[in-house]
Amino acid sequence: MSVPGKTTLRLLDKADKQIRKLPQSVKGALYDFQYKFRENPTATGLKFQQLKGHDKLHSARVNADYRALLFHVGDGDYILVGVRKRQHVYDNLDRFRYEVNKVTGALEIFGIVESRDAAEEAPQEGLAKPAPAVEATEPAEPEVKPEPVPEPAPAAEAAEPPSSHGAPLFAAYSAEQLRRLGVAEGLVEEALAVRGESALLELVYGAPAHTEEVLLALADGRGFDEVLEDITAPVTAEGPVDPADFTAALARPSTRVTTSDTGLREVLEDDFSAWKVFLHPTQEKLVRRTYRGPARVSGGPGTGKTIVALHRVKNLVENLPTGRNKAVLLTTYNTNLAADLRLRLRDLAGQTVLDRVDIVNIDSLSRRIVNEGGQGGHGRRPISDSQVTREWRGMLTELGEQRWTAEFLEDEWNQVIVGQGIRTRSEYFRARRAGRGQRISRAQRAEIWQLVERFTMRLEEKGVWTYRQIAQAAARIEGERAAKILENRDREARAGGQFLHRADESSTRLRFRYEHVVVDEAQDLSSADWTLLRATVDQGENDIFLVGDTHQRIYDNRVSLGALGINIRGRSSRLTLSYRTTREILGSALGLLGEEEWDDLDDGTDTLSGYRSVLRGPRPVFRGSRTWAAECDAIVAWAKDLRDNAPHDTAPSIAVAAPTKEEVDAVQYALNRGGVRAASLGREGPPAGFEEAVHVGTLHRFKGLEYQHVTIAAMCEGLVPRAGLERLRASDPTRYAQEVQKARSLMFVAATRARDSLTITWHGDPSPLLPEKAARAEEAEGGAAGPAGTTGPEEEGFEDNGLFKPPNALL
Ligand SMILES: Nc1ncnc2c1ncn2[C@@H]1O[C@H](COP(=O)(O)OP(=O)(O)OP(=O)(O)O)[C@@H](O)[C@H]1O
Repeated sequence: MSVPGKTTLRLLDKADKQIRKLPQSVKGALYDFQYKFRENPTATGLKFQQLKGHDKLHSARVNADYRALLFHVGDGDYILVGVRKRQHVYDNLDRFRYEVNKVTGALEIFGIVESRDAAEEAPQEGLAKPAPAVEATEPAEPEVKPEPVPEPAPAAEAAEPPSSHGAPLFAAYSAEQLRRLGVAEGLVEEALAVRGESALLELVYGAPAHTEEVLLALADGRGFDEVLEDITAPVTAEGPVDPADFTAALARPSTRVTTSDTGLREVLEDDFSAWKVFLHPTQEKLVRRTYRGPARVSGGPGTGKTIVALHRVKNLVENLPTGRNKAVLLTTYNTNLAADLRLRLRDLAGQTVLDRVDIVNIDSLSRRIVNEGGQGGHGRRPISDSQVTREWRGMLTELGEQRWTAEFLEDEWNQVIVGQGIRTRSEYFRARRAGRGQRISRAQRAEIWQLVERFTMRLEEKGVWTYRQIAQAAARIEGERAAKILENRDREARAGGQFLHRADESSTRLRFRYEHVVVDEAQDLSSADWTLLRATVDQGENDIFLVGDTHQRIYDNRVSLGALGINIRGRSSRLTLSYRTTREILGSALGLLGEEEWDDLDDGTDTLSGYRSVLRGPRPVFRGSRTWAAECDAIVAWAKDLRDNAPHDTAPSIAVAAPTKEEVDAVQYALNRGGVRAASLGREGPPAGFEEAVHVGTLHRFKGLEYQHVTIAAMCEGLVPRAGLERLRASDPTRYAQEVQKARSLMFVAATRARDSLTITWHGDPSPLLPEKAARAEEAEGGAAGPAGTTGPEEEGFEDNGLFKPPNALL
């Protein structure tokens, strides 16, 4: 790990929050300090010294008032574990511990981060005491360990919160069980004695991250076996653990320190850089692993799938042979998400890495390939999905065709015919229709084929084509190219010599377009898209890496990757720790998914089991109003309140999601009229200049975004799901079920955009997709869901009181 003669300085993850809160001037001094320290830790100005009574702990001078606390791992390796005021360097060091965790093998340093309350009181910028003008006036370094500050006397009985009474929280567990789960040895006894929520939160605040995850999961009611499997097993050390070998421990991904020596600098430069420098061990493994073929990472919202994809791209590029071509494709569904990926990758890896990556959304890639191949549809213009539906309806009306609905035919065409690249009637007769519900006979297939042919001719005559047709054309072009490459390779193997590669007309050597393909939001790509991607990269090591979550599928693309030549069997992993939402929001959002079953992109099922968060916040609010006008008023009041009460004049990020454009326009109008600056979210995000306004958009628009506060409005019966779907219930139950599932996914996506607070509102009767308990409890609170004319405060809501938390939650 350490290079002889070189000093490395990493940052302990738990010290990160404290450092971000330091006054700007101290951060500046720390910035200079880390350079100087790496250069020469013993330079006199740094006053580097071992703390009395602590073999591994040292202090060094950051500026006149502040000292860095440094843990010496061994050789030239150091970890910055805290920054303290000079006179407080020794405070509470009796709680300081370090150990190599016997289960995870991680080097864990804890008890050094000040308590939550102390951290909250950290000096704010501008309040810091000015540094003394003359260095020489600085008092001497603390030479001797001061007397330990006596523990504060326990608060009087009456002042204790009621939750701290009763049995210890983890009374049901033995010390041995906590150890097996990987709770830090030095905290096992303390954990077993802990009573009440605030004491637990205090304990986990400064605890190693793994101990925090385990204890909060147990407190959430997850069983021992579940925690062992979901939280501990993925980070368990692969080989034997030597508790005395700190250097080996530092090299393990389970040790939560900045992944690179420059991570500390990034934290100081950018307050939002945690995702760049602290990967969770399970994320880290996925970034570095070598796969023998296509691999898939799933996981609930906010678990860092995109972050893993970005780090993986960086890692793949860093392992490429030198060159100038764009050897890695990073693709996703939307244009705005592709633009966001570009910004983040540049931020993470810099321009040199970016230069080797083609970042483009999947539709643009198809169009590019089709244009390159000279098959640009002969000037045909792409049309949107809603235009396609209108075209189907128009054609069926003109034909007086009533045997099939426009929706069914459009879906059959998209999913089965275009999706599988079917080009002839006989191919269609043999086509696989898994998951399509309604069975159809051979005679019916013949009817459908005829209608589809008519429809494609109609589009051609109008000079338009759909994005799926473009994807299909691109997949064909790329497929032919791949076949040629393989054929050449085969001939070369038989005949020997490389010249055969040059057998095509252009005499340029034919290659696969990319070395590696990385896909974000994989759940929304169509079969044609996957066929195209398969053909852009050779089969082999690290060829395709995809991340996605089928619970968030909001377009109608259902695929079976195996059938499309992308075999992910045995190479699937799941992320389960949310970095975005609080556990309260997460619990309610899961309640929105109902009891549905979700696929895994490959004929199997996926679950969100183990999905969790260690972040906490207010419980989501569910609120009914009697009228739409009253609901809009309540939304305006909510937004004003958040804006007026934002700390330190910051503009909180606020968003309102609603089912259709009509409600979006109404909410935006109400906000603007109420004096709240609001803008609607377009395909490319908010309009320029409105980044800090309240963003209002249809549920679809929220994919991939993130806000502090979110309201999901108009969650009413008849709107969610659309009343028009009712007729499918009897005529096409499979499709009906798929549409309901999509409506749930849309709500789920919107709910999980919220970082800090979530509100769900409706007027009249609530959507039947809202958990029944929410609506019932709201009625009991005197809200508006009762019979018309009921008196009661319209804007009043209720807090879900943990309705959707696991039934055995201890807190
Ligand atoms: N290791 C990490 N350390 C700190 N923050 C992280 C980490 N991983 C992810 N995050 C943060 O969590 C948030 C969600 O990450 P990301 O967008 O990658 O999740 P996702 O799984 O792709 O979410 P979604 O499925 O909702 O699109 C982001 O703000 C990201 O910066």
